[in-house]
Amino acid sequence: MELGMIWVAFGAILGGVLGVKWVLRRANSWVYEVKLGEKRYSLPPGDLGWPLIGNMWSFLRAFKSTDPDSFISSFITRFGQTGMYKVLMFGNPSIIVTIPEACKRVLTDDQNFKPGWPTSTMELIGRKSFIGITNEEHKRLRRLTATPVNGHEALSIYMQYIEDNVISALNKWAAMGEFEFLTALRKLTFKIIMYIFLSSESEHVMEALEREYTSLNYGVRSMAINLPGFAYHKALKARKNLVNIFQSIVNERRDRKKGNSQTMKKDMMDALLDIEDENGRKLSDEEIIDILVMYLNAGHESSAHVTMWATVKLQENPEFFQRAKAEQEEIIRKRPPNQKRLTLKEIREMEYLPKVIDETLRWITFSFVVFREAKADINICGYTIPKGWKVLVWFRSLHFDPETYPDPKEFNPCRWDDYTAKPGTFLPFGLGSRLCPGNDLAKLEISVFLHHFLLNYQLERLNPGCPRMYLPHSRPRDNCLAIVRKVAAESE
Ligand code: HEM
Repeated sequence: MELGMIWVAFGAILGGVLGVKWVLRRANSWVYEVKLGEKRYSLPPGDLGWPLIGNMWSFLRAFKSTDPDSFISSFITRFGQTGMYKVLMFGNPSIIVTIPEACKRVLTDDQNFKPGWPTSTMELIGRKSFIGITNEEHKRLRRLTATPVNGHEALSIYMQYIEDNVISALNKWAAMGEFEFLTALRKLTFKIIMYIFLSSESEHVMEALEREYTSLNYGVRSMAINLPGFAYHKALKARKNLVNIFQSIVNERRDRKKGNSQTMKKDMMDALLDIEDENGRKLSDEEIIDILVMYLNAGHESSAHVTMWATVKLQENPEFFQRAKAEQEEIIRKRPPNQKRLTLKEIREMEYLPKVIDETLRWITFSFVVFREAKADINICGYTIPKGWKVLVWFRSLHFDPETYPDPKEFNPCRWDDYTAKPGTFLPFGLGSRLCPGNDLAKLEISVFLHHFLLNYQLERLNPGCPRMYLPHSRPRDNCLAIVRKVAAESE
C-alpha cells in the first residue's frame, strides 16, 4: 500500500513536471504567434525555445562547443532542410535564413527590411551609427565615409602607409620571442584604420582605444546581462571610455578649426566635421562619435582575424604555403630592379593569393550572422516573415553548405581553382546597400601582409592544438601565441 502511494506521488510529480515543461515550451508561441492570426500558419517551422531566453541557451552552448554548426543542424534534424526557421533570439521573435535565395532577398530589399540589430548591440555600437539611423541618412553618410576607404584612388593613398607598417611590425615581432599574434595584428590593423580616420594619434591613445575595443567586442554577441563580471557589463564600460576618448578628440579638432590652424592632412574626422545636409545642418558630436566607434571597430577586428587565420592555415599546409610563396617570388623576379615596393597592379595580378584569402573568408566567416527587421509582412520562399520580426541572415550556413563547398570544414584554397561562387553562396562582406565598405581595404591589408610574410617569415605556434573559440569571432583561445622567425632578408 505504501509502495503504491509512493508510485502515485511519483507519477503526480512527473506528470506535473512534464506539464510545466509542456506549458513553458509553448509559452513563447502563445505570446508571439497567436496574435498573428492566420499568418501564423505560414511561418517557417522552428521553435521559440523557453520563456525569456528563447533559443539563446542552445545557441551559446553550440557556439561555445567545438561544433557551432550543431545549432543550425538541430533545426535541420527536427524540421527538415527548409532553409528558414522561426526562433526567439536576443529577446526577439526572429526568422533565421540559411539559404542563398532567402539571404539575397532579405539583404537586397531595403523597402521591406531595415537593420534589426539587438538593442544590446545598438547600445554598444551607438544609436547614431549605421545600424541605428534611417535609410536616407545612411545613404548620405555612407557615401561620404565609404569613398575614402574604397576604390582605386583611396587605396593608392594608403598603400605605402600600410606597407611601411607591415614591414616594421614583422621586423619587430621577429625580434620579440613569443607573443600573441592575433593581439599584435589587431594593433597593426587598428593603427592603419586610425591613420585613415584620425590621421594619427599618440601610441598611448591608440593602445588605450584598442584595449577598450577588445572589451567592447566581447560584449557584442554575449547575453545582455548588465551585472558586474559579465561580458556585456564590461563592454558597456568600454563604450563609455571610448566615447570619452573620442569626445576629447572631437573637441580638440573643433578648437583647432576655430583657431583656423591648418591640419596637415584632411582625414575622415575633418570630413565628418565639415559635412552639412541640404538645410545646412552639421553632424552633432554624438553622431560623429558613433560613426567613429562603428568604423574603427569594423575596420580592424575583422582584418586582423582574417589575416591571422590566413597565415596560420598557410603555415599548417606546406603545399599551399609553397604555392603562395612561389607566386610572391615570381612578382619580385619580374619587377624592374629600381622598384622596391609592392604596387596595386601587382596585387591585382596575383592569382593564387586571392584564392587563399577567399578560402579564409569562407572558412572563418568572420560575420556569421547579420540582423534585419521586417518593415511589413513579407513572403519569402513560401514562408511569411511577419512585420516587426527580426531576420537573422546566417552566413555560416551558406559558407558551410556541402552542396556548394564539398568537405566544407576543410581549408582548401584549390577549391576556388575552377569555381566561381554562384549568386548568394559567398557573402563574406554581405550584400546590398549595407555591403561592407571596407572590403577592398581589408583585402589590400591582408595581401600586403601575406606578401611580406610569405617571402621572409615563418610562424611557429606555441599551442598548435589550442581550442578554438567562436564568440565573438573565430579565434584560438590563446590568441595565437607564437614566434615569428625571419627566414630571409627583406629585399630593401
Ligand atoms: C575581412 C574583413 C571584413 C569583413 C569580413 C567584413 C564584413 C562585413 C559584413 C558582412 C558587413 C555587412 C553587415 C550587414 O549587412 O549588416 C560589413 C559592414 C561594414 N563594414 Fe566590414 N568587414 C571587413 C572589413 C572592414 C573594414 C576594413 C572596414 C573599415 C573601413 C569595415 C567597415 C564596415 C562598415 C562601416 C560596415 C557597415 C556598412 C553599412 O551598414 O553600410 N569593414 N562588414
